[in-house]
Amino acid sequence: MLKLHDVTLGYDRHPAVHHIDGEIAEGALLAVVGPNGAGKSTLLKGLMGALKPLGGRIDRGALGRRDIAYLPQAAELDRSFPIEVFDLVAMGLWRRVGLFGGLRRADRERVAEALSAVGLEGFGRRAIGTLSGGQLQRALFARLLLQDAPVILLDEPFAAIDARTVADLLQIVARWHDERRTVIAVLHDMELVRRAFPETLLLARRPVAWGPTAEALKPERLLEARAMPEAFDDRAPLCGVHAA
Ligand SMILES: Nc1ncnc2c1ncn2[C@@H]1O[C@H](COP(=O)(O)OP(=O)(O)OP(=O)(O)O)[C@@H](O)[C@H]1O
Repeated sequence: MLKLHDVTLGYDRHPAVHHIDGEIAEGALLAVVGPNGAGKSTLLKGLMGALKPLGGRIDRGALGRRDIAYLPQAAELDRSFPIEVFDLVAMGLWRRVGLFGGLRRADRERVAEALSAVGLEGFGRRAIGTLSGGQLQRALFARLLLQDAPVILLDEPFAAIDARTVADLLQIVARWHDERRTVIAVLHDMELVRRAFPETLLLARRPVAWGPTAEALKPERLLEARAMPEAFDDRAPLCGVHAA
């Protein structure tokens, strides 16, 4: 469903991650793991179309931009923005309602149901800036529920979230998987990946392993990934294969 043909992604023409070749099948539940700076977030941005490949090609088949829902890293969100939880979650409906369309009663009910599904009943009128980190993450999952997208990209969805919230949100991920949605999540907790994600892509500026999780996370593979050079060198030469 999502096909990557020798994809290179980066910034200012410098590759951050390259030579990604492979397919993500419809209904896949894929973890993307690797050291800091490995290119995991960059890959998600490429998949959703926010970053154009420097080289290679991403084939999204019949998927349009609106078919791909995206949960950014918590740090990328402006929590000082004066918006209430209800309205944040209702934004998940924009695919159908349109940005300036009014919400009908049925829409309001759907927002309330989504809030209830993530355990946030009664939080609708709270400003997002007053939520705890875990509560905000629940609200963002409620928004994803309403987006109803066939492909869902999650960038570190469980970072700094307590065990109970992780368990609740993982249930939602499992439900999406049962519904044959494609879920791709950047994660750092290897235990959680082994437990809940059948497939893993181990990245270290390039794919080190991609396949069944037990295979991809073998100790020798993890060691290989750890050996990745840490610094992103702005003066590094352009990738040999794709330098134009
Ligand atoms: N907007 C940007 N402009 C320039 N370089 C960037 C930009 N965003 C990321 N990079 C660089 O690209 C490389 C890959 O970054 P990316 O955020 O994809 O890594 P990551 O694997 O998600 O890391 P982490 O686990 O720390 O979140 C890093 O060296 C980073 O400094």
